[in-house]
Amino acid sequence: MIERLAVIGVGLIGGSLARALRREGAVGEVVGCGRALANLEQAVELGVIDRFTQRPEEAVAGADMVFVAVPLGAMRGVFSAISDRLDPGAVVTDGGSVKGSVVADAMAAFKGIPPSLVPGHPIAGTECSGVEASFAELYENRRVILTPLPETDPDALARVTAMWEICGAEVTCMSVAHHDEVLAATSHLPHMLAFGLVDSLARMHENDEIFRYAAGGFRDFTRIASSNPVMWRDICLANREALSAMLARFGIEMTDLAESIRRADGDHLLEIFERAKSARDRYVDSTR
Ligand SMILES: NC(=O)C1=CN([C@@H]2O[C@H](COP(=O)(O)OP(=O)(O)OC[C@H]3O[C@@H](n4cnc5c(N)ncnc54)[C@H](O)[C@@H]3O)[C@@H](O)[C@H]2O)C=CC1
Ligand SMILES: O=C(O)C(=O)Cc1ccc(O)cc1
Repeated sequence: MIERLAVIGVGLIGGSLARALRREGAVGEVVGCGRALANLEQAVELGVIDRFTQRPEEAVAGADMVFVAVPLGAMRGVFSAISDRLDPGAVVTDGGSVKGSVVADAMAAFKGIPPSLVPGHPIAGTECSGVEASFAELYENRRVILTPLPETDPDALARVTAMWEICGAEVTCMSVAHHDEVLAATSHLPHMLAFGLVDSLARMHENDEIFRYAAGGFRDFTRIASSNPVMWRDICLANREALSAMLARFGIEMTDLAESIRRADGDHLLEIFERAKSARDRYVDSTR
């Protein structure tokens, strides 16, 4: 049971956590914090938070759990604001999509890694932003990755694990570096492909006429290109090493595919498509 939860960044991710914990009766009071007044007022109206402040240092007063769910570029500023204002028993965790940058931001702001810090990442989301887009079921049967550090207090880790399990999530722990490599492949690369494809088609055909002839496959493939541009700029900058390596590797694969098409190598194309189809079918089966 959390007595007072401070949610810094009451958007899709922070709002959904607050909603899920409230639904389960697992939290006493929820204090929201953000920059956009209208979003915070809406969060109170929707019953996602009890009250709000626009100052992170005020939001964490008396909180036993602090969840930071702002874009990655805003993490360091938030950590700096709260660094000497946390209650002695408070646990701090986050939902940022890249963990190396969050840990570096925390190191800089807290001047070392505080034992109460449990970096985390729910592998769940949508292309929509803001509290309006949040919903209590977001984390049900989804994974949450935690990347505890040698300094992390086991009790803080246990409290964050329990919090996510109450929301219906399955918690896995891994290293910061492994997290950032894996997510570069499974999340950041696909977002780059969707953004890149839509932008390139839109620029090729300026009046958007081409999109009229798009089928379901185009819509499925490009849903994530509607995601928040600021959030994705921050993810790219925060994970640029792993993502650059992934993009370079993927570029080679695309060149190979293009070459096979150019030289009409049907056997090689079939080999690629059959391997891809069976990998995706296995993946979909494993998520049923
Ligand atoms: N959208 C998604 O599907 C997922 C996002 N994430 C991560 O979760 C974090 C939050 O993302 P969303 O909830 O989607 O974004 P969002 O845009 O819905 O919410 C972010 C909130 O943070 C507030 N904010 C921005 N700068 C701030 C600052 N300096 N101080 C206080 N509040 C500030 C904004 O006003 C906004 O309400 C990001 O770090 C993102 O990488 C993680 C998993 C999935
Ligand atoms: O909209 C989708 O399908 C996503 O993939 C959402 C998402 C975005 C960022 C993350 O770090 C995790 C999940």
